[in-house]
Amino acid sequence: MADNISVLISEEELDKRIRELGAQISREYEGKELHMICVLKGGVFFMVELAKRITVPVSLDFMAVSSYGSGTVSSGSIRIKKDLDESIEGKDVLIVEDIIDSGRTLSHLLSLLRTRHPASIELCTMLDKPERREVKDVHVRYTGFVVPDEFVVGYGLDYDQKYRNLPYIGVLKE
Ligand SMILES: O=P(O)(O)OC[C@H]1O[C@H](OP(=O)(O)OP(=O)(O)O)[C@H](O)[C@@H]1O
Ligand SMILES: Nc1nc2[nH]cnc2c(=O)[nH]1
Repeated sequence: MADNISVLISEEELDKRIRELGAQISREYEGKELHMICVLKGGVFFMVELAKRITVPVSLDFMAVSSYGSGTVSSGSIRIKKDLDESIEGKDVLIVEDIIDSGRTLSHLLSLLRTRHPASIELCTMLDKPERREVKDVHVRYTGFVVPDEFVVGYGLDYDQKYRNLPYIGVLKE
């Protein structure tokens, strides 16, 4: 384990919760196909593990949106760095994120993707930091864990591009 990091959510807890979410999503989308959209880069680790636990047919696409740069506080501005490869028209879409903080990223993404006429669109986030929410119109259907207002790293989440590969969620020690 990295010396400067304290564990907030262990690998075992993450694994258990992702299995539960996978089972729930599989039940709720029974008889349908699910089009999962991962928000890069942080969402990749969670999306891969979650997709493995879903039993309905799944297709995947990726989108890159920038909001933070190298700092730890939202700049409030969002830019699409990579758009989807495929149309989402008529598809049951699940947006998969690593974390919702201010909610600006997802609010912006949702309004954009709704204009493309998916059959349905829902959100799944590994972590939710509700204390920091600035945007009220983001309804999250599936949440892994609610976390306190601390800057977390690991399992896809970075600090200046580092720590994404930690298999647990941790908090940087001062
Ligand atoms: O709710 P918000 O305040 O908008 O914050 C959430 C967003 O911030 C992080 O992305 P980041 O911009 O750090 O990109 P990354 O996944 O490539 O690290 C995270 O992956 C979300 O996309
Ligand atoms: N790594 C990381 N990225 C974030 N983006 C929004 N909140 C966070 C956080 O707590 N950690």
